[in-house]
Amino acid sequence: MNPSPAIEVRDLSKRFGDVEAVRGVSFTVQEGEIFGFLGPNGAGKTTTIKMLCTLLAPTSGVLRLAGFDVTKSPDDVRRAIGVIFQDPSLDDRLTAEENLLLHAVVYGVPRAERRARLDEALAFVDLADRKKDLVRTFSGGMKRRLEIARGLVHRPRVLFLDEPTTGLDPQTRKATWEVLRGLRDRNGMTLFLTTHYMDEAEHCDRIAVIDHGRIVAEDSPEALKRAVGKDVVFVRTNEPAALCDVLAERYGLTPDRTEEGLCFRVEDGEAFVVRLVSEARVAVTGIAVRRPTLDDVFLALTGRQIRNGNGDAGRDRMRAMARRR
Ligand SMILES: Nc1ncnc2c1ncn2[C@@H]1O[C@H](COP(=O)(O)OP(=O)(O)OP(=O)(O)O)[C@@H](O)[C@H]1O
Repeated sequence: MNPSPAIEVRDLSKRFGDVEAVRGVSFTVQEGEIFGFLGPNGAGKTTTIKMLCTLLAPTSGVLRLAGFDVTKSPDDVRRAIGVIFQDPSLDDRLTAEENLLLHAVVYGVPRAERRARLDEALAFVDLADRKKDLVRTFSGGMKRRLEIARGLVHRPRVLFLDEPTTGLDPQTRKATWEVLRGLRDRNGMTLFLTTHYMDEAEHCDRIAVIDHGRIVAEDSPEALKRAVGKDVVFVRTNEPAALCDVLAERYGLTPDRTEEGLCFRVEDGEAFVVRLVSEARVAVTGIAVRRPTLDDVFLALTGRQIRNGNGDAGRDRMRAMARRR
């Protein structure tokens, strides 16, 4: 039994001159959790991760990783963590096996164990049969899997992943997630990751949202969505001005005009639209109701869409949903 949490952060702050990048952040990640760290650009995610990984000294606060104090025992912390950053750092003039071997040597994996560790890590990401191939012959997805394998060679207890699936096609993203879930389910590894894909954030056991250097929410995806509460309703009509008046006067709602029609949020959207259609003397040509998504949670908490690209993806999903309905 190891009673210490995988990550413990208390009142963590980081200042760069006048910029307060991280302002009194606290959270705990338990062993074996997949923890998502989300926030808009410039929110303080990278700064926090760098402090957790011993790459940046905190201005103040307490940071414990696998039971070790990050500032007092950085070497123990480095041995306990694996880090997979966004920028590819494989040497593509070497083979898959050579890349991993280099890492094993740097991390002091005993010589007698190296071969077995390499084979285990490569098998885990399904690259065992490519171990003798040069990395430059690998696809983007294979390189990403190899980076994950490399992060596993020294058997870290906590793996940090900065946007592990950015730039990968949907199929490869799915395969990468299967590998990540396998690490948690089979090895009990703790994963701490950032992502800009809200559908992927759904895979996390818990999520912390950081904005302007502060944690603004921390809970499971389900609980966060419940907290946003209201359903999102889209109503199409050929008389939008008249319907706007009805919604405002009768129900106290201020709808937004969107490409999908008038949009507003209400509790129990389905019951509401039944009432609306029977009560409003305005012809309604289409209706869509959807439960809050993590995109809505993010928007409600930070006032921003997580990233423009993702906002478009969210809108596309909504359009598809509206079309289906
Ligand atoms: N070395 C530095 N010197 C000065 N300011 C910095 C430095 N590093 C980060 N900052 C500032 O700290 C704030 C937080 O930056 P950080 O990189 O942690 O955000 P982020 O949430 O990771 O953003 P992104 O999603 O864009 O990567 C920003 O205002 C950034 O400009």
